[in-house]
Amino acid sequence: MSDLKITNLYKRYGAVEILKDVNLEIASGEFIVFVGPSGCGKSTLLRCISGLENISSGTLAIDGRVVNDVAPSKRGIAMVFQSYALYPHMSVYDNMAYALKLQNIDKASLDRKVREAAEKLQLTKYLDRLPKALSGGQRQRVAIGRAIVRDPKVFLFDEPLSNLDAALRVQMRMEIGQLKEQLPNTTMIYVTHDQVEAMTMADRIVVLKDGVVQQVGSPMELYERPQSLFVAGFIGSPKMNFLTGSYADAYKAHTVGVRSEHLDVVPDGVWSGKVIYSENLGSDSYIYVDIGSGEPVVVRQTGKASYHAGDRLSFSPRGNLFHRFDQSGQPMAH
Ligand SMILES: Nc1ncnc2c1ncn2[C@@H]1O[C@H](COP(=O)(O)OP(=O)(O)OP(=O)(O)O)[C@@H](O)[C@H]1O
Repeated sequence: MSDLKITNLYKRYGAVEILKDVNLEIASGEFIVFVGPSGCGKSTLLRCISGLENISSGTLAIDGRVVNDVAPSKRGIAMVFQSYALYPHMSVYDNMAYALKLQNIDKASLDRKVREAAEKLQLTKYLDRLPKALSGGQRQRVAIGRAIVRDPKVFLFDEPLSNLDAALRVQMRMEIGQLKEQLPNTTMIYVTHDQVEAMTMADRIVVLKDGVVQQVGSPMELYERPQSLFVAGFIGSPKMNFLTGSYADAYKAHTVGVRSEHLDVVPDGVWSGKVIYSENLGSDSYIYVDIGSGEPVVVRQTGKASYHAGDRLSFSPRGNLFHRFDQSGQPMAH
């Protein structure tokens, strides 16, 4: 059981500020996801937590103890990287046992720990293989196994799935979800730029932009109550539609945001335009409508698209399922 407290954390490289006044409390056993666009500082924040990077100012406390000057290996943290970083000449078993061997742990306990972890990760039948004889997903599981055997208090993942193909990503997402259930006391921090991973795995999401925390909340809080235009546009796929100028007049807002799934095609809708493109995804479809406001508005339809390029369409937000933002991108009350 381990909680983390980050207070007024700054990270600078020379004169460049990468992380700016980060404040965050992470409870024991929580699964936290850091998301944000490329270069926003997610990995840097994770590396500061791990100790691989030093903190320029501010503090990081684990279980109430400030660990700024504690070596990475003494923080009770294990990290899993995007590149699996396995030892190529060692078997799966030896890869997983390596850190324990360095700890002079007795042979029977070492064997038990490795086998337990292998069982959890469905790797038992591969224990004698070399990494090169494994699939990408299996290698990633070994990398996770290597971290599990050390009984870390905090588990850090840096984009662990980004080298895997789409199907495997979905499977590994589920497996990491199961791992979280199996290790309810282990605090997990996971970095991704994939907001689907963030939405599906996190207890709470931390959204970063330019080294500044934008919002922290449960996936549904961020989805339903984004505190800025940036978070509204970042969370959710496809991206939230934003309408400004005369298109937002009916709502007395600078910008109106509506998700594609909250737009209903109706005879006399608030907005109307010409369909420029429709995409069939099987379970639903996305209709791209040019209403003359710049970017096309995306309307989701359940099932197969029944509107096609050239059709005229008018639509409105469903009930109060829209967001109003003022000129500075801050949300306005309904
Ligand atoms: N050693 C370094 N020296 C100088 N700048 C660095 C260093 N490491 C990272 N940066 C810069 O810090 C910023 C944040 O990098 P970081 O890797 O944390 O971003 P990220 O959010 O994880 O991005 P991505 O999703 O692309 O991995 C980037 O602008 C990067 O160029």
